Amino acid sequence: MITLQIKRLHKSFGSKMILRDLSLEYSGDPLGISGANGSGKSTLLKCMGGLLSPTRGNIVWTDESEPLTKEQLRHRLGYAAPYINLYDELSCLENLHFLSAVRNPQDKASQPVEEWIRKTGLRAVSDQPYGNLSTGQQQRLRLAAALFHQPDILLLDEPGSNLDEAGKSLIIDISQRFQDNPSKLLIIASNNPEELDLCGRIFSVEEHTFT
Ligand SMILES: Nc1ncnc2c1ncn2[C@@H]1O[C@H](COP(=O)(O)OP(=O)(O)OP(=O)(O)O)[C@@H](O)[C@H]1O
Repeated sequence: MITLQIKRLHKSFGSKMILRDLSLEYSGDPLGISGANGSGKSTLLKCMGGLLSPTRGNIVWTDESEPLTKEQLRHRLGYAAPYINLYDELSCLENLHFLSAVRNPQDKASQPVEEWIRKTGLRAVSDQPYGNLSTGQQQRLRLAAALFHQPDILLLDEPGSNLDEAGKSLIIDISQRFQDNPSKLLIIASNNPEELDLCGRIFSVEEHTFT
């Protein structure tokens, strides 16, 4: 079972403190991170995913009580967010093939990237450059890029943004898969109630409380 432990996390940008003395321990059902615009949801997710270093405090991911190293976390983590971009000039398929080549050989669980192009409904545009896709299609490819290596930990920041109904069903499907698999953990940062409804528990980044 994957567990996230955050102890006394502080995160500042210059003199601006965004996260102050935040602690939590969590494993189990998908976890939602809620909070108003600018409250620090993305900052918290970036710290969880190793994109940002805490100013103070620490974040430890464990599997069956064994702490994951940075390298293990990199291989077992998927992360999709509006600020994680792919290569504009590469096609959908080329982007995924590139990521697959960078990730292998450690990621034995990786599924063929073509399968993820199909699952995310991008077959018709698979040869189009990422930069030429619509914002919703780009979001679908970001999801495919976060998922093809079958991560045990999945961090999604506002996953439904710009997605149509079929795209939103994809998010529901993804959350269901994580819900059904106790050895995996999904965390969704969002202020969209529909997305937070997909989560078993919700952590307020403002109140530091679970509901
Ligand atoms: N690199 C940075 N440098 C300076 N300030 C930053 C940086 N990144 C984020 N911030 C500030 O931190 C605060 C929290 O931003 P963050 O993106 O984490 O909020 P959020 O809760 O995800 O917001 P939203 O709901 O609008 O996406 C904001 O005031 C933002 O301006």
